[in-house]
Amino acid sequence: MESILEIRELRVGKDHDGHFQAILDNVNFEVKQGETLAIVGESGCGKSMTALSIMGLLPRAIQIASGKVIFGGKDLAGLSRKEIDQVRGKDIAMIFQEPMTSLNPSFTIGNQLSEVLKIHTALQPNERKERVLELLSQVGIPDPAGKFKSYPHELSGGMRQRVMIAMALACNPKMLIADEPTTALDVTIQAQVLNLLSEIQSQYQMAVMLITHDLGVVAETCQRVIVMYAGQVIEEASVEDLFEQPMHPYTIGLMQSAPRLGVAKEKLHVIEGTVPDIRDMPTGCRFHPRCESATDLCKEKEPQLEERGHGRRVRCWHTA
Ligand SMILES: Nc1ncnc2c1ncn2[C@@H]1O[C@H](COP(=O)(O)OP(=O)(O)OP(=O)(O)O)[C@@H](O)[C@H]1O
Repeated sequence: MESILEIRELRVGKDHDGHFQAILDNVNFEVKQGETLAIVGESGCGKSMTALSIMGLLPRAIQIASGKVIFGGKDLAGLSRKEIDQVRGKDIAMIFQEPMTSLNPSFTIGNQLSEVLKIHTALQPNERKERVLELLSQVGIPDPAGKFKSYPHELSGGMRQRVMIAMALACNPKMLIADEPTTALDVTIQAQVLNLLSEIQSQYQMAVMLITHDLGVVAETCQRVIVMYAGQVIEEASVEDLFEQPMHPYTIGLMQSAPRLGVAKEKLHVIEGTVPDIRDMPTGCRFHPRCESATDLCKEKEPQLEERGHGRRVRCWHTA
């Protein structure tokens, strides 16, 4: 399958007293056309920063120091803010964990959706209204005409996330980035929103990059997985391979700390310690202070992300 997005040697970070502190360190991966790719890892591993780098939405103090973000043959990392504005929202759209941070509380739902269409399409006002109603019904919002006139706070969290998905779909993007889109929702609503994303993904033949810490969500909705740790990709595999045989000790730890369906009240494994701070990265393998299999080599020398066949890559000295 052809790739739609290629991230090459991406280094992102900030300046601290004249020293560069890397938040993302040589991140490499691709998203293939029409697939759902999961990015997983504990909080602080760099998942959101990866997404924000692609979208050109990094916080002010944080910059892309080197590397490429190639989308549709263009390097987005080299575009001006104005140029990236044309890609963002049109060719690549993003939805966030908390829809209220992206929706403006003072404008109606209809108004905000129409505005996206006004910016990115040549539709006339009456055509825009029709398209907004069509989008609202497509994402399963009952009574689209009524909701058109509603303000964000008048909707439930699940409905607001549906509005965000409608907004993301407004311009038929080629790729959707969803950053923990269901974390803030009740479990039953989570499942509905995930089902909606899957339906839309196959209907629109879009690529989806799903950022999540929930391995259950990965197993149900994704085809491939990128595991991140401390700003690096440490494992990449198909969902089947990863669940059948996780290779990196960190991935194994993540699997063991995920609750399993039907196994009541089992004692969950905990990966001791925490993700290192960017100001204090361990030498050698970044995971070694938390790894039960670490040896002197792991403390001294940094492993590279190496091909292991069958589209799999692992960054570990001790997995063959
Ligand atoms: N605005 C910011 N300014 C400086 N550093 C930041 C900022 N936001 C995040 N970071 C740092 O960047 C690193 C990666 O954070 P990021 O938000 O990408 O992690 P994440 O894996 O998405 O975590 P989460 O699941 O909590 O969103 C962390 O070390 C964090 O401290």
